[in-house]
Amino acid sequence: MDYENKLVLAPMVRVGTLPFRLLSAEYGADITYGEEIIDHKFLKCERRVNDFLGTTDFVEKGTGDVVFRTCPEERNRIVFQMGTSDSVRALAAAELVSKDVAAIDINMGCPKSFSISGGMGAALLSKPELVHDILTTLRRNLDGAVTCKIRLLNSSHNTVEFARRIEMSGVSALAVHGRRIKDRPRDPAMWCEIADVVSALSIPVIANGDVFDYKHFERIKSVTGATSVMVARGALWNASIFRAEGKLPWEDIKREYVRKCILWDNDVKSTKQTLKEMIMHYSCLEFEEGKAVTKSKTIADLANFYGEDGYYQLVTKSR
Ligand SMILES: Cc1cc2nc3c(=O)[nH]c(=O)nc-3n(C[C@H](O)[C@H](O)[C@H](O)COP(=O)(O)O)c2cc1C
Repeated sequence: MDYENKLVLAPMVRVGTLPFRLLSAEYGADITYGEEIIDHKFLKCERRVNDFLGTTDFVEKGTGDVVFRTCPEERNRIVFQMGTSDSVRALAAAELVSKDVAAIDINMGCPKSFSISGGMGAALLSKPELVHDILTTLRRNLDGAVTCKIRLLNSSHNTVEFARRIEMSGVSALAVHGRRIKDRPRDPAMWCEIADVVSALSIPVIANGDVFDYKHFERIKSVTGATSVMVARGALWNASIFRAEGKLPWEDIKREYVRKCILWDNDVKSTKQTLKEMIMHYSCLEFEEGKAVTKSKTIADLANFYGEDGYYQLVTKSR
């Protein structure tokens, strides 16, 4: 996979499922990350070809839940992001999916307590030997690209040292979220500390943090020197951020998202969560739309609320 000069959809739990990834790609995202999936959970899944939808599904044995769904259209740009704290488990999980995706990424930035307490996410920032073990194990045993996504460490010097060690493990690219573990999303991303990493490494660096408009892509590239840019909230709030011609109205994007969720039979919990995140940004969950989304139990309920009954009937009858 080529990581030079790319616009990248960031990994986002509950948001980054197939419909949102396809939507972002339609508007211009070159690389689209899936939501983080924990290795333990993925190892309970089996790969199934879904002929009705034309997708490849990874289904949890026992519950029947679709944990990861992809399709051939996104094969060359989809990055499967994993949460792990162990190289053997990481490899076993990656081997299940590696033929269906363009790259495997390890999350080393999640500051949530469930990640840290499991030794995953940002806990890996203080375990360079383990990080080296995980990344070299994946690199040696997989054909596709292996990457990781980090946060800033407690000083720029330490981030650069850590990033250098990651580079030595042979990864294809490194995404750097310009915040420290203790920072909140409202704290400004420190682009200048991403710049320090870019100047110390030879592999492509993907700069991440506080890109909310198309013109910010060029701005963060010129401040950091990074070749590629990753965007999370800016895309969640309006996936057409990737359009060079400018954003489309949010209401239109939301409707298109709902239609794609119908088409790809997206999990209702993820669909609701993504819609709620959008609504919270533009409005309030206490208003009519927020309440209707909250009380929806199925994709059919959401289709009904958004006036997409006809489309829902058309799609489901043809399956
Ligand atoms: C709803 C949401 C879910 C996220 N889930 C993940 C995730 O699964 N894996 C990950 O590495 N980062 C995750 N992040 C962090 C983003 O990928 C990104 O690093 C962070 O939001 C900073 O980018 P931004 O300023 O463009 O939002 C998530 C962020 C948001 C807003």
